[in-house]
Amino acid sequence: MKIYVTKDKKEMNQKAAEIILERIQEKPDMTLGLATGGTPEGTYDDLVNDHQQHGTSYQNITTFNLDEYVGLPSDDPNSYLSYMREHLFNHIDIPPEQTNLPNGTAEDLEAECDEYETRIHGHGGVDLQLLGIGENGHIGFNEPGTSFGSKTHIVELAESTREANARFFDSKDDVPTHAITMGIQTILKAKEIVLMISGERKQEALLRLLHGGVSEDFPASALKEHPNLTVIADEAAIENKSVVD
Ligand SMILES: O=P(O)(O)OC[C@H]1O[C@](O)(CO)[C@@H](O)[C@@H]1O
Repeated sequence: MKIYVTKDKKEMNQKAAEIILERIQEKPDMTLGLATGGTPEGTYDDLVNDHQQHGTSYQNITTFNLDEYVGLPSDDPNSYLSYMREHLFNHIDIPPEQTNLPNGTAEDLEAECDEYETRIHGHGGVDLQLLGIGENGHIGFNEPGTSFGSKTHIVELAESTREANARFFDSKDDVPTHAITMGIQTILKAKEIVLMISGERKQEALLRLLHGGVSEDFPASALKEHPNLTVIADEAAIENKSVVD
């Protein structure tokens, strides 16, 4: 596990963007696993600025997103597809058919999960998976108690997760109760993982990730066994210096 500590969220996002751009240089047809939420927004801004200023091409890049809410029309402003269009896809030259998210309005959600999982691995898997982390240690929408062997599946969102995400909705009642998410095994199959952790609210999660055991009640602990994990944490996420020593 490599750990970078940055002075603030901006620097954390820049570091993650730097790593992604290095990988795109090395492999212009790479497959990127993408996350949503507040944490990666700055990284997507940096990738867009780099594309506009330096012309990094996404023509041969493929993306797979971690998760999508169930029941939100894809054009709903709070769908993760809308988030990705707003923060990244509409501002770079990636062909839309090379971007992939689970379809949260599929007739048969179970079949959708199986198809998404097959599509990821049929494509050759994810080269670099970008991740955030929930306060309760969830990764994607894999809540505490999710099996480390889980594949893409439907989850019922924990109340704490719905509360944390309510800030993006008009009211908490508008937050969907279920989502489709890559499973923990799906995530662990990525060749490389970059996990960003920012802010005081994530101090407990960072502490537990670095110093806690590996247990299914803390989904992010599954990452400790990954051979190529980079954690980028800003100082606000670090309770005190000893956390990262
Ligand atoms: O980056 P945020 O907004 O703190 O969200 C943390 C995590 O929670 C989720 O948004 C799921 O609720 C994940 O996609 C994200 O990595």
